[in-house]
Formats: sequence, structure tokens, C-alpha cells
Amino acid sequence: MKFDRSVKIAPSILSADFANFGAEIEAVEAQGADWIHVDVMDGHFVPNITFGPATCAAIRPHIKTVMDVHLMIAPVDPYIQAFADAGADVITAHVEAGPHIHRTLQAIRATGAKAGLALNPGTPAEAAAPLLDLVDLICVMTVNPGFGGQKFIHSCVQKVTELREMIGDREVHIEIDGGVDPTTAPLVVAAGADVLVAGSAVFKGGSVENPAPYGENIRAIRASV
Ligand SMILES: O=C(CO)[C@H](O)[C@H](O)COP(=O)(O)O
Repeated sequence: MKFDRSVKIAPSILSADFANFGAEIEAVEAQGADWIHVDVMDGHFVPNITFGPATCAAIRPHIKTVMDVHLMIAPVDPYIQAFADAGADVITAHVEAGPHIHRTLQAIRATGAKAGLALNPGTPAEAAAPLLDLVDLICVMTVNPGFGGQKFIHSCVQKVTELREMIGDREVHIEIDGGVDPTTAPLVVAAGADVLVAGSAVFKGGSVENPAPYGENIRAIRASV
């Protein structure tokens, strides 16, 4: 996976038809998605349960772009290899999910996957400062994780500015996750973000049978930045 700073749109399959992930992924990629974002939730770190490595392995053959796996689970370490084996290109763990985040990030990179670090809205940018040389991506949560369709928390935009400054010339993506739409996307891109996760704003109005709205929604976000 080659680093590039252009803006990438990563639809979250949390807002797709759970009975039809393969076709949903193919439809949204055909409509212009740059990455596919996969939200793994455990009902413990976050108050919702989605799916695990078996589902990731099952959808992998349908993904032509980048499989971006966001682990909202605790503990993380026992499951890293399983998600890497399932074909994840990026594996993101939360700084809040355990006491040994250096070990977690090193374990992710040891699998050959890119290492992502996610920060909840209540976690300051400084939490990432000691970890900058161990990460390939920082995911700034702009909602409290657990559910799609929540309202963007505007105070997180300042955190993006601080992180971009902190990152300097390192090859580290800043990803935004939660409430991204054509109104909020320009704010975070101006602050330095380059990966935009969007669930409801991409999948609204469309379906596998009628995928054109996915393309319109993706183009609307792209045009807004
Ligand atoms: O990680 C998530 C929730 O924990 C989702 O990726 C995120 O909320 C995207 O959904 P939406 O664009 O609908 O806000």
C-alpha cells in the first residue's frame, strides 16, 4: 500500500446491507470509493456488536481497494493476527483500549499491515505524541464510537489541526470517522485530514439494485473538499 496524501473516501459498511456485504462493497467501489472501512465492535469496548475476522475474510475477495479494519474491541492484541490473516491492509486499535499501546502497534506492523491509532473524541491529540513513529494512520473519532448516524462533534476539528502539526513530514494519514458529510468534510480536510470515513452519508438513498446514489453521495463529499 503506497502512501499518498490525496483525499480518500472510505465508506463504512456499518451502513450497508448486512445480508449482502459482497455486493454492497462491489457497488460502492464501482461508484468511486477509495477504501472500504470495516467497523469491528465487541459489545464491551463499545455498546454494539458487529462482526469479526471470519466476516473480514469472507468480504476480502470483494475488495479491490484497501481493507481498512477499525477495531473497537478490548483487548486487541489476541485478535491482531486473525484480522491480518483475514486480509486487512490497515488495522486500527484504540489508544483507550488497553494499557500497552506500543506493543499493540508493533504487533500490527509485525503482521505486515499498516498500523492505525484511533482516538475517541474525549482523548487529546497529545495521546498520539509518543507513538508517531509507530503509526501509519491516526483515526480521529468525531463521534463516540459504537453506532453510525451520529452527530459530528465539532470540537474535534482542532485536534486534527494539532495532529497534522505534530506529524510534520512523517507519512501518516489522518482519518476522520463519524458524522462525515459534505458539510463537515471540508472542515476536517482544511485541518489536515486525508481519509474520510462515511457510512450514512454514502449509503443513504441507494442499494445494490440502485447504486447510483452511492456515486452521487461520494461525489458530493469529494466536491465539498
Ligand atoms: O466507527 C463508526 C462508529 O463507531 C462508524 O464508522 C462511523 O460512525 C461512520 O458512520 P457515520 O458516517 O454514519 O457517522
